[in-house]
Amino acid sequence: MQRIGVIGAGAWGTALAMAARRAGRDVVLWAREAEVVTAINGRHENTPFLPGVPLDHDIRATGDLAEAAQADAVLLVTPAQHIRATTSRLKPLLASGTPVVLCAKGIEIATGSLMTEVAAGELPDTPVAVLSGPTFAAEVARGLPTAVTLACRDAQVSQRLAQALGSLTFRPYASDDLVGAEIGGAVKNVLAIACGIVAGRALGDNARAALITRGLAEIARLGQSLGARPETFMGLSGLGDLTLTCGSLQSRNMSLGHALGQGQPLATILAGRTSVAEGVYTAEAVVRLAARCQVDMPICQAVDAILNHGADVNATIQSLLSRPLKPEGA
Ligand SMILES: NC(=O)c1ccc[n+]([C@@H]2O[C@H](COP(=O)([O-])OP(=O)(O)OC[C@H]3O[C@@H](n4cnc5c(N)ncnc54)[C@H](O)[C@@H]3O)[C@@H](O)[C@H]2O)c1
Ligand SMILES: O=P(O)(O)OC[C@H](O)CO
Repeated sequence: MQRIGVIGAGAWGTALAMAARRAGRDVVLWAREAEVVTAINGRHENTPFLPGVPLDHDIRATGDLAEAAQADAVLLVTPAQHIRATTSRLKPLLASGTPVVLCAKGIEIATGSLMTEVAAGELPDTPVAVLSGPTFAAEVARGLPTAVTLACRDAQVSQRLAQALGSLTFRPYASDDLVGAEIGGAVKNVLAIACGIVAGRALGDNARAALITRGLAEIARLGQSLGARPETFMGLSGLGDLTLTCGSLQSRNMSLGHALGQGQPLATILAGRTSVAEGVYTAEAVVRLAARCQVDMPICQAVDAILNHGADVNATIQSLLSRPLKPEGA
């Protein structure tokens, strides 16, 4: 797998392009915006989405999806709510058997589909993998040590992808639990908003640690109801990503929650941002999925109530604190 096509030149697609270059691959990066193509090819920086990070001069940005699709493997890195449209455009351009790595972290609101379900619908004969884990894009782009879960049903494809992307500072750990990897990556964004709210209300690190712990139980309950393995949630795409995202205002989701906790209206927060906070869209999808799976996810339900139903932050926190106590594992 020498040629890697990266579809989506936001912070994460740009960072993965850098990781693939460090692994010695030839990289073509598709950007939706002409100004991103110009900035990357001309100034070797993705100024709109990853400013201040010098990029490898051999990364070729393009606005031509067909050019990026002519690869030995494709990394799909557009935001979750746009994955279906992007895969639909990609379908006629992909050579048969080209593996597609799903790198978005979210659940499709319109259908409640996981990213692998969207890919199965749009690219039925394509081998897919899920890449997820504790990965702030700026740190990956700068070559700081990072480890990820690379989940794929086909062990050979998984090994080839790990060899294609792995380097001293980017370590893909193989898994075959795609659902577990996806649920961890998607739900942690909702929980990060909750942790941001707790931090914004200055409720303390004890409260945030309790929220992370009870949130991990929610992730595991939902994931196992969908067939995921419990041990996946103790791995990089579960505990690893949850603790990263719930512990740093580098997280767009945590920083959005922090602003909510400080009393800023959601519309005001979103208006001031160009980057995506996937938890804003995933919260509703998680609550719907949990209802279908008959899984109790009070923290995610609380975030959805605040984001989408006008619930008061203080009243919601009080309501969570008033819930009956359960045994530790429940
Ligand atoms: N940024 C990170 O640190 C990071 C790390 C791991 C995973 N991810 C995930 O990667 C995915 C992409 O996020 P990001 O951080 O790279 O994005 P970003 O916030 O850096 O940029 C937003 C991206 O959304 C794209 N976009 C906006 N409207 C669109 C539309 N209508 N159709 C198609 N694309 C559209 C833009 O072109 C841009 O590429 C998300 O699911 C995110 O959770 C992000
Ligand atoms: O900035 P966030 O909250 O989207 O988090 C980025 C990555 O998903 C962290 O693993």
